[in-house]
Amino acid sequence: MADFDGREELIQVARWDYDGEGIDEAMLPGDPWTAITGWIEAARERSLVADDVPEPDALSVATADAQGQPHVRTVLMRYLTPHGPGFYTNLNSLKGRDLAANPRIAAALTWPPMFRAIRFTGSAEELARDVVAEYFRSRPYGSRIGAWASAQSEPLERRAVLDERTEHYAHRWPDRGEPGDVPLPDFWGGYLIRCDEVELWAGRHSRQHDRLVYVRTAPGTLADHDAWRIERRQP
Ligand SMILES: Cc1cc2nc3c(=O)[nH]c(=O)nc-3n(C[C@H](O)[C@H](O)[C@H](O)COP(=O)(O)O)c2cc1C
Repeated sequence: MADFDGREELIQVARWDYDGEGIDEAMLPGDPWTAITGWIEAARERSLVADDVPEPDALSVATADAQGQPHVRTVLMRYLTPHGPGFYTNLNSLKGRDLAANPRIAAALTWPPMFRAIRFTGSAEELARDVVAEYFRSRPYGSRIGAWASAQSEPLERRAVLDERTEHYAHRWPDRGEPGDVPLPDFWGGYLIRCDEVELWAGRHSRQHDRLVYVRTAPGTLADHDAWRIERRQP
């Protein structure tokens, strides 16, 4: 137990009642793919018309190192197929090193104004190099140079060192306005989350939320009806 007087430490917060629509089992598809893509589309659409979901693809990703120390950070979900959600990053980063030692991973998309969240639990697998290369070529020039300049997660003595490294690589590979003007670094790639569980969480009144979890029962993709059973969990 933490050694403090809880009464003094209580944070005074505005309390919202979550009055989302909830989830009706009868309406829930038998495969997680149809369910999650419906919610993700709804969040992306909302981001276009309202200012309360500015980054619908922000994905919180938890990894743990060989000693079990967890690390969590936010990335962008820039890969989504029936094989799973995924993201791109520096393979030598802290998350990359965690995943090399321990491929177990968890991730969540959270849209508080919609009273909705999706949780993914499973194992990470590196995305194929051709998939990574195609995505890398689609990135803006500055981001492609930035991938070279940053030894992500390593200590940085001063900001100026990063600026110098950026300048160095920009000089080496000038912006010719072509997707291939900056080569793909070997240390840059992506991860696919092969899911064992996919949870849809919907906030309801008085904290009586709906939680419907697709639990894997057999090999198959997220779109495979026969690979999943649905379990309701207590809020
Ligand atoms: C909204 C948002 C999106 C981000 N997207 C990415 C991303 O797609 N890939 C990435 O490597 N880092 C991304 N970052 C930075 C990460 O949160 C993190 O700082 C970085 O990946 C290093 O994490 P690590 O040291 O735990 O490996 C993003 C941060 C935010 C707040």
